[in-house]
Amino acid sequence: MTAHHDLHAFIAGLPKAELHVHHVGSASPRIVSELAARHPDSKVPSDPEALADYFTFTDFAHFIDVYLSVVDLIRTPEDVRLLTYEVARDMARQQIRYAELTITPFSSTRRGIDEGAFMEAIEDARTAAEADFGTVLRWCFDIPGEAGLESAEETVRLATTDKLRPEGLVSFGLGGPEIGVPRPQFKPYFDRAIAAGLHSVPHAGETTGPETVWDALTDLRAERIGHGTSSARDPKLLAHLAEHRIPLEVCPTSNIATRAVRTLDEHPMKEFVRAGVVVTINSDDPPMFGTDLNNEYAVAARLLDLDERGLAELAKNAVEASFLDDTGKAKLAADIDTYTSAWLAP
Ligand SMILES: Nc1ncnc2c1ncn2[C@@H]1O[C@H](CCC(=O)c2cccc(C(=O)O)c2)[C@@H](O)[C@H]1O
Ligand SMILES: [Zn+2]
Repeated sequence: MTAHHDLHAFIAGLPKAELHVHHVGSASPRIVSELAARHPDSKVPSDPEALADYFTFTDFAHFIDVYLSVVDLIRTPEDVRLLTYEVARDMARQQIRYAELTITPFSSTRRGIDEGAFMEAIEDARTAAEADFGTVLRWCFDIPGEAGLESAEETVRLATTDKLRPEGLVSFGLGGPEIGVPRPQFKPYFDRAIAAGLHSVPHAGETTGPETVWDALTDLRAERIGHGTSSARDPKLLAHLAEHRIPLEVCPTSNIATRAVRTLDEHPMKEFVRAGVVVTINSDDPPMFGTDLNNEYAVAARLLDLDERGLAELAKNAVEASFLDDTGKAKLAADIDTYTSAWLAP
């Protein structure tokens, strides 16, 4: 057996936390087929081979188009429940013990799903998934920025209205295209979400420059940055992220698939680590990008030249950067250490 093969096996069994992964973007071919069979008028192919083709993107805008066609497959609270529960099953198979799943409730409520039934569906799936698979789910509700301030108002309302706000909700985000969608306009909505006790985790610097990351820090009071890829072009920003221990949610394969970065070898994660920035590894929209979290850790191992201990440290970065409580963090970090020591024992 080669050392390379060993590292893959190590990753597969390593207990992990995932901080940046989208709800709809996690629908595997298996789940998409099931939803497409329920709604045969959809333009999304249900055959897994045709799906691989369908999930090949010319640029970020094309990716968003395809993404929204999968959003169109989710039409009833039962679709929402199925998607969420089955995503947790796929996570558990990869030893993902904890995940903060980014959900865009606006996309579902504007398509006519009842808001209360939507919340009930995700919460029902969350508790069932924890009981059946042992994977703990938490939610990040994100504003689809390109859909305008109406979507921001709706998202913050759903996130902060007592009767609606789901128990698993921990954070508030902002996604979609960044070009032509300046971050500062979302400040009042983030202020309200933060005042209601939610953590701020916007996407920034995925498809625009480092100034967007500064905006996310200054105006949206970001505690972690989704992607933050272009931070590499601004040494002052890297120093700021390192000093204030603002983690980056790095999603390497996503950046290639959406053509935000040209090749994996040009991915700046090494610069982030060198600058002392806390790096976490994530999968973003795994089946759409032909990846999963285990593969993202394998990519990171190659680009950062990590062995088992290095990978365990990376996994613990995600635990530390998560919104788990201290007891949950300590338990998951200890599980990572126990697993790693047992693996490396002679
Ligand atoms: N890599 C990514 N980088 C950024 N975002 C990503 C990524 N992957 C997935 N997303 C998700 O895509 C959504 C975008 C949805 C959107 O733009 C839109 C625009 C107009 C109308 C509607 C609608 O629903 O009617 C939706 C984001 O909110 C985010 O959750
Ligand atoms: Zn994302």
